[in-house]
Amino acid sequence: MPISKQAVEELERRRAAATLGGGQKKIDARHNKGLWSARERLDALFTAGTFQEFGLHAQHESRQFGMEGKDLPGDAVVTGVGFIDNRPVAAFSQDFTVAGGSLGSKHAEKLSLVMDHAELSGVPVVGFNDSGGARIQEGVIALSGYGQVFNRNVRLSGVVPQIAVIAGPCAGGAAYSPALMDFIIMIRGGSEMFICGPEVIRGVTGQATSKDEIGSADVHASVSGNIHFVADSEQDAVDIVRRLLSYLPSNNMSEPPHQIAPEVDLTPDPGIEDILPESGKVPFDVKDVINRLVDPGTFLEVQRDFAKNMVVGFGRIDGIVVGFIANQPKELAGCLDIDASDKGARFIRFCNAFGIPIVNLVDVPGFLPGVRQERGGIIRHGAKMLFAYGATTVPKITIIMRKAYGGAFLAMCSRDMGADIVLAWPAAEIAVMGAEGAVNILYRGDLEKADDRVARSRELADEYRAHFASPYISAGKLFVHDVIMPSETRGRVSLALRTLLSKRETRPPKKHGNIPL
Ligand SMILES: CC(C)(COP(=O)(O)OP(=O)(O)OC[C@H]1O[C@@H](n2cnc3c(N)ncnc32)[C@H](O)[C@@H]1OP(=O)(O)O)[C@@H](O)C(=O)NCCC(=O)NCCSC(=O)CC(=O)O
Repeated sequence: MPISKQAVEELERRRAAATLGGGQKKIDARHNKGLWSARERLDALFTAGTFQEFGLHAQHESRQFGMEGKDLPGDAVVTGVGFIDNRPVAAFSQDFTVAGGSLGSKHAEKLSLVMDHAELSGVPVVGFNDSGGARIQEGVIALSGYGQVFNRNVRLSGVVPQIAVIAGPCAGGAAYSPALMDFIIMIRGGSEMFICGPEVIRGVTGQATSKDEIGSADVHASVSGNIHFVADSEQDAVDIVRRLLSYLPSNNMSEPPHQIAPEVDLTPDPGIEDILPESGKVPFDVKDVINRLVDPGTFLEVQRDFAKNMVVGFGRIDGIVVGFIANQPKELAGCLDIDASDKGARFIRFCNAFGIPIVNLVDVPGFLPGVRQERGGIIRHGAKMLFAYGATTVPKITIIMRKAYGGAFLAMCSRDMGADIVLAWPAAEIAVMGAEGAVNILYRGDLEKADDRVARSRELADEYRAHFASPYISAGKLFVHDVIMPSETRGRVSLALRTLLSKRETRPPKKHGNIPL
């Protein structure tokens, strides 16, 4: 039976009305502020025509506080599944033009529905957050909605990648859904995220502050470490999501999207040696090293502005997706501190959850000394790095570039902590501590008696380096698989990755370990 003209018109009318959300006027007002609508965000994210919407006609059931008869199209959120680069991805986009994107019971149900779909079909979730929080008129029902969403965020963690974009207000309890996801991208200028706003802070503590001071993209990127990327615009945020997804498998049972080059390119790259200063004490930028190891332009740094002494990010080597964990000699001499340990450990665990091999670049003089570090719990935080590596079963390749001292070296994945292959450069110093520190302890008496203390100290330090810190000592004891020229590194890592992609490692069954938090 043909569909009646009336039925067709009704469908078209309902679709058109629901698709406009809070109406053209409100959308225009957003455009005037440089903000996109919820649907424009999804249009930019997905390949045109591939987005299947779930719940376009959803309506709230609230009957109190004047809500009876109020039309809230889609209950303030657009949800569904579409394709990005030929891969399915589930998404939601909160619609600020409808009741400020606030979360009511149907809104939460829509989020739950799309997340359940993502879990069952093993596809990543991307969520645009732009909301005034729990819908005040729905009270505890809205609160329960958050509970349903948080619970699913946790359930999906380690099963499918979850990416949050903060594209507007995201305050109070609402901030905890993104916080439970894997990566957070915040749009500079157009977004804010905090638990208690300035008014509440002033009321409770008397402290005067501003939204910018506690909740801007830049503060979260560089001070709190809550987020992973800052986007300069709506388009930039979408581009970051798409780029990030290009390194990630759809779920924990799929391989990462490697595009393995058929031939290993073993051509040496002498340019990498030019990066290294002659003196081991002069800093260099480890990102210059990473950029020479990866296929050109493929390094995507994560948390660039937080704990800069640790560099983490994704890249491709001969098309193979890898995660880099690198000490940064030009920040705090590459020491591990509380923030760097938190940042590194979380990234290691993400890579492990999704089968992404890890390349560690080591130049670490130790844990950062200091009262703030000790009282702040560097023991607990540094232990996260050890725990993360020790529990990780993906392929791990460690390159010792220069210093690899003491416990900090173990926390950067020594052979004993689970590295499958350890390669050292000729200038590597692998030791229980630095040479100068060691001779001060071992030869205190000798140095006190010396006519030229500085010269004697240097002589003893050179001797210590040659006898205890040389990479050949560690290579002789099999702590290092091979000593290689820096120029050979890319080819050797590519070879190592190819031999390790089939790695399978099982552990004794347990509910889960107890990582120090
Ligand atoms: C998000 C805002 C900063 C945005 O300010 P703007 O000036 O841009 O916009 P606005 O105030 O005109 O809001 C746009 C429309 O959204 C509605 N609106 C906003 N937030 C709402 C909410 N939480 N529940 C119901 N409606 C809400 C407004 O009434 C308005 O409706 P109309 O268009 O009809 O006039 C502000 O709206 C705000 O402070 N909202 C309340 C935030 C909040 O306290 N949330 C906590 C809820 S409790 C919670 O979430 C639990 C927890 O924190 O743990």
